Amino acid sequence: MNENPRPLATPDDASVLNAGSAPPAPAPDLAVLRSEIDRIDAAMHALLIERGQIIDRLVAVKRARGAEGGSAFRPAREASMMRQLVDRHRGILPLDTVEGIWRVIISTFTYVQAPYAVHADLAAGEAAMRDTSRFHFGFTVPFVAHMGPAGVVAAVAASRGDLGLVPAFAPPGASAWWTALEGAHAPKIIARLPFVERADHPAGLPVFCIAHPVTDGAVTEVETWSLHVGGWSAQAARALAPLADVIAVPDRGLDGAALLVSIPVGGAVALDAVLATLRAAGASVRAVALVGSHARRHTHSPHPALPPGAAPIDARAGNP
Ligand SMILES: C=C(O[C@@H]1C=C(C(=O)O)C=C[C@H]1O)C(=O)O
Repeated sequence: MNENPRPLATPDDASVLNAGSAPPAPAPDLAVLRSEIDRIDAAMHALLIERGQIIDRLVAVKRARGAEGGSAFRPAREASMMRQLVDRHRGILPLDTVEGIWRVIISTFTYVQAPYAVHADLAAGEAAMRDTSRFHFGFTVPFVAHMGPAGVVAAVAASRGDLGLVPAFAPPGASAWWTALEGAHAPKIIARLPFVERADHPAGLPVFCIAHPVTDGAVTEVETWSLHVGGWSAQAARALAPLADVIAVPDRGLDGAALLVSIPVGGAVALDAVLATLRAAGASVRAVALVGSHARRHTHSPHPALPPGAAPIDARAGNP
């Protein structure tokens, strides 16, 4: 064990600023620092207990307002909490850790409000899907494994308030699972995880989270549309690629495809433009259905990219 870890002085420590002019302050002993850590741990624990009491009051208010049963998961609120967390984080604790701690806090308090299970499709890779599920929902929320997305959708549909996780890409041999979300009362896509994307995310498998339609707290920044097209071709796929995120799998019929198309609301490209592009590329659109929505994708970059040609911030400020 390392009994003498980090230097105790920080740059704003008086002993450093006065170096040379005054004798250095004696280093606090380890027992003192450990008692500081104990004080902080007890305070954090007390705050978590207090958070639980607030959640109790929140449940009472929701009941009084006649909130329906089912999952207490509020995708809009959670996406905004996670964005704020990432934006305010600083210090030596890795962002991955902070995000993981808060995912467990939020998911577990959601579970305490109204128990739910997470059903996950392991077909695209068991380890990555388990990591994603545990990272976002912790170990208290029950995890139920399925081989293929159809079982996940069926389990969510049959449940009161469970969540389902399905890869947000088409693994080899993928089926058009989203067509099962087309009915008015069928489950819907309500979130895309991770809420905060980055290249080296430790549980970064992109997944759609599905649940019974959310009536309170849905987020509609990106809409997900199920399209059935005829005359699907490489040309149609190429024409669509720059416009929207698309998952395409062969549909019934020789040249048919089922598409799941994600379109940011209020963005440069609306559904009409997607349909017109498909038609111009020789495809016919047979059916269109809204199968959910989620928060806009939030990408965290530790070193924000500069606009082309811009000088680094230090140089612009005239610093050496
Ligand atoms: C607290 C609520 O319910 C859930 C739990 C949350 C939490 O513990 O912070 C946040 C959002 C919800 O998914 C809420 O509705 O605000």
